[in-house]
Amino acid sequence: MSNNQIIVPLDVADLESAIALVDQLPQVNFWKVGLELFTSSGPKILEVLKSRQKRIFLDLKFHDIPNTVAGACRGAASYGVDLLTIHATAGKDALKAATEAAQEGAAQAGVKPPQLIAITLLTSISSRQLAFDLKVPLELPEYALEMALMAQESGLNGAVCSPQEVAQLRQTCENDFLLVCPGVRPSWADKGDQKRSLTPAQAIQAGADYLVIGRPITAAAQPELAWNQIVEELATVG
Ligand SMILES: O=C(O)c1cc(=O)[nH]c(=O)n1[C@@H]1O[C@H](COP(=O)(O)O)[C@@H](O)[C@H]1O
Repeated sequence: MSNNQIIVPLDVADLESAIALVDQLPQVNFWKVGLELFTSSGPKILEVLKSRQKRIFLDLKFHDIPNTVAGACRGAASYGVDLLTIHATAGKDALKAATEAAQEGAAQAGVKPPQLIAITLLTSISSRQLAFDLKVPLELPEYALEMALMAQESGLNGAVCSPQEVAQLRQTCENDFLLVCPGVRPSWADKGDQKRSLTPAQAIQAGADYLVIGRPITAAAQPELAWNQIVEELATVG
């Protein structure tokens, strides 16, 4: 387990707050830029992170028709980011179009292509909500697995799943399929809106390649201390 497997989201409202967080936690090497920050501040933060040699997960969770997601992925890939997200529920045609467009966008910009990963089912959704609100007739683990398999068949590099499904996805999708787990909560942290969590050590043991851990670190009274506690917990995992 390496500290580089922990991705911390910059879920803040503006560029200044994002830079302050990056400055406060110099030990973090992999940052996530998501909808809140990108919508308010655009791509400037990506330049800031690159100038500090940080890795970047651009989590814009695209979900649209094939032509539109392709255009968005072409643009996003031109920034030279490491990871990029799309919802698996956009469907096979959109996933394939997105994969090709991400490669094209990166090639045109002369940067390394991002690893395109699919959201299987948001970690804020419970089994009950999947059945009763979203009207999906499959059991939740089976549904998440089906979404991951569709992403793999469509040529994506990996999937985002909750730690509770990662062991099954790892077993079925094998080792070269990247598995990224948000919804990770140390035993001492609040779950908040996350419904399917496990601890950092449990998630890594179950087969996650990367953990996305936000508020337990960023909303802690002492973020550096919270980071250190998580790193110590993970050091116990072989
Ligand atoms: O794609 C993601 O990163 C993501 C997918 C998902 O299913 N659930 C999920 O929580 N996330 C993101 O992971 C982060 C979790 O943050 P915390 O709940 O604060 O640890 C947020 O930035 C979410 O946008």
